[in-house]
Amino acid sequence: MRSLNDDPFPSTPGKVKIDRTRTLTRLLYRCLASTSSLFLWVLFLIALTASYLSFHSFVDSGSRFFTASWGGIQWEKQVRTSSQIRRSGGMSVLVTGAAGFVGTHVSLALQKRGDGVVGLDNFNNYYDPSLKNARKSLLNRHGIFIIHGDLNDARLLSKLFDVVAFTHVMHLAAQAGVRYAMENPSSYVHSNIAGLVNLLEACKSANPQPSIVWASSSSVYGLNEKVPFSESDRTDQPASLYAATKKAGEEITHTYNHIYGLSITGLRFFTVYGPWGRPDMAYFSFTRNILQGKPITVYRGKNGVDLARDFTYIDDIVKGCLGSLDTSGKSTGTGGKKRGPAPYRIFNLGNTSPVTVPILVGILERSLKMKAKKNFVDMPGNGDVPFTHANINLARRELGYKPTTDLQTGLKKFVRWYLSYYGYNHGKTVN
Ligand SMILES: O=C(O)[C@H]1O[C@H](OP(=O)(O)OP(=O)(O)OC[C@H]2O[C@@H](n3ccc(=O)[nH]c3=O)[C@H](O)[C@@H]2O)[C@H](O)[C@@H](O)[C@H]1O
Repeated sequence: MRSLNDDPFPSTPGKVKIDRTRTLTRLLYRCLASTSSLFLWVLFLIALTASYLSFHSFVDSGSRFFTASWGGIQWEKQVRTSSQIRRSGGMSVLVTGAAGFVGTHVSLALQKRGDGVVGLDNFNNYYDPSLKNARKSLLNRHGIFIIHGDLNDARLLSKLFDVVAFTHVMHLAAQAGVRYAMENPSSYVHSNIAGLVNLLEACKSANPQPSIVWASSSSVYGLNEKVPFSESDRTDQPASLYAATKKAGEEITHTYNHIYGLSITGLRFFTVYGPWGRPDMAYFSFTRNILQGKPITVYRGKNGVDLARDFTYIDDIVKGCLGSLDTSGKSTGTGGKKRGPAPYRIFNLGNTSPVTVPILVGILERSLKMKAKKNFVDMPGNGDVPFTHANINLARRELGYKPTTDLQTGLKKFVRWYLSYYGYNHGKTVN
């Protein structure tokens, strides 16, 4: 018996007599059979495509849950709780760079006086992330929630402003360090330019718009030689890419103030130091090396002149930051549109008494009761400036800023913290 699949046609046409009716029926039958199998195939393919697309969209929409630690009901609850204001007339502040040196201290001070604080930090590995994690644990212990995320994540920022009507943003997240800019220039563009613009975009669209206080830098004075440095001095001669990105930040924030009515305060920090500080900075790395018996490199300027910095203690900087938040005035825009002029301010936050690097080393030697092995070398042309010196009259007048900690007192506090955190034998090889 021939099966339905048997070919009714001979390979050589004309050799058999064709039963036309039967053949036509068979043809029709076969046609129907192949159409239905084709139909089944099409159905199968549609189902396959649909399931692929829905899986893809699930992975895509859920990707932030796989790759980032934000989102979800529990997360929103933590953000809201952390942002709650606990004093009358208080503020709810988004602190970027909250696991950084200045960010940690400012967050704690805000929380202590009853303001709501939510932290954001990308925990990058510019320096030992374990120090950032330790700072985070400290903040968590004080009830401050820290989000692990990047300034460049527009969806995260927009979500944050949906969840909380922040009154203020304290923007401290940045790629810091003057000399590292030659090694990794794009990280400065990523954080200090692109990240800043992304944050400002989120702030401009937020309703209500927050007031913004952010960290500029003394480095914007660059090759300026007029001392002490005043806010009105020229800042168009940066000596490093770091300085150039901070200067660009001042121009960019001005634009957002002008177009969208965002209240902006830029703070030019002068070489901030203290407990929980940054391991890449000289006072920190010198301490580590002295304790480990390793040599330190001390740069010298032209003709062997000592370099000097207006080193500023962290507690004084924190007071300047809080004073800036308290006096920032409101942003005026809504729905991304300016409704009137908003404050645009820039302040020096320094100590007004520069100290040379060899004197800094001497103070550390006395605090640690150990001698440093010093190598003096000419300052390499890598972005350093010979000295900094702040005129703080404006901050004193407008913010009530008044630094009270001299370098000797501040370094003693730093050394005490360093020894309690790392111990005396930190990094020493035990024989
Ligand atoms: O105010 C700022 O806006 C900047 O301050 C800080 O920069 P700086 O003032 O350059 O601090 P820091 O590196 O501690 O060097 C201090 C001194 O030690 C000298 N120095 C440094 C390293 C070394 O190995 N040897 C040395 O002599 C060095 O030549 C200098 O004279 C921040 O890092 C920066 O992020 C930014 O915030």
